[in-house]
Amino acid sequence: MAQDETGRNLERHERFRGEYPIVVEGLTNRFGDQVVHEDLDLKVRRGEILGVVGGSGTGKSVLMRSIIGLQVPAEGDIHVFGRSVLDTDPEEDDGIRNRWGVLFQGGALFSTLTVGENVEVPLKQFYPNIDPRLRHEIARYKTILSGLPEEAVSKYPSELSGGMKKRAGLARALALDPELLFLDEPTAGLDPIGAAAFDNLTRELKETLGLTVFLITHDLDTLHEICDRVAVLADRKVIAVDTVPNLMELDHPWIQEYFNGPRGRAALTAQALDELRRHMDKPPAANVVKALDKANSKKDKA
Ligand SMILES: Nc1ncnc2c1ncn2[C@@H]1O[C@H](COP(=O)(O)OP(=O)(O)OP(=O)(O)O)[C@@H](O)[C@H]1O
Repeated sequence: MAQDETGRNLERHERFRGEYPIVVEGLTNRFGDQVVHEDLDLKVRRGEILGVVGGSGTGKSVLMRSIIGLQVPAEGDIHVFGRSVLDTDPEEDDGIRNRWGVLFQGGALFSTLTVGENVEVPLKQFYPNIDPRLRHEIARYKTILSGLPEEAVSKYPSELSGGMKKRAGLARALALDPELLFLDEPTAGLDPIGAAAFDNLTRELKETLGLTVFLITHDLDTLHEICDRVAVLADRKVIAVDTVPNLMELDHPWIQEYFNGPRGRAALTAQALDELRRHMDKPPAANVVKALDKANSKKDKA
């Protein structure tokens, strides 16, 4: 079972109240001679969207797979909800595994199952005795919650666009009402409008369902728009975890190139404009405009 910060087992209806639902300590992963992680530490705060970035091959997906128990590390320990994932049999321990949902790169949907049937897979696995009518109803609800039309429930993955497949994968990840959501490059391959819509959905779900989100991405807009903090993987470690503005101050060549390069600056400008538009009609912005008008009219009179 998952545990609270004092080591007490949590009942299924209880949510984790500790500060860090994910704690990675001294993680080392190797494939033959290749060392992907070495003595890597990371703590993910409850209720945050943590973006995970790093150059290609720096081990973002391997880190995620280690946390969800699909990759056994050479060294180190990983605690999820206060419990070591290395001590648990991933096939048997329901107490942790049914408290997270995963959207793998590309969606990883079963092509021979409809969207609804895909969403039902984890429900059947973890709650085999659930009434089939209730299971269909939960799958339908999760599909709609993920922003798909109701008709999508009976469609096969081959009948869906790339963006719809991602949403179907998200519906499956949400099937068990998880507290933790893992997203591996959710906006890769989406057009900018589809990517922005997916970002908004992620933010809304985090806020309404109280999720903690571990989000691997290369998408600078996503980092600026929805991530509370960002962890940077380089040199086999997490070299920094901070807000984007704070990371931009750091004097590391990859961080500077990534956030302050032309694409990073374009994303920042887009976010600033977006923010301005969002607040255009709200009091702070309106007050600034009023104050400026007042100051200008005084200047004119003088
Ligand atoms: N099962 C495996 N066997 C051997 N090597 C692996 C395995 N899984 C990952 N690797 C290697 O580990 C390194 C990190 O892979 P990973 O997929 O985590 O990178 P990433 O940071 O997610 O990259 P990208 O941004 O390109 O998706 C790569 O060099 C990869 O080839």
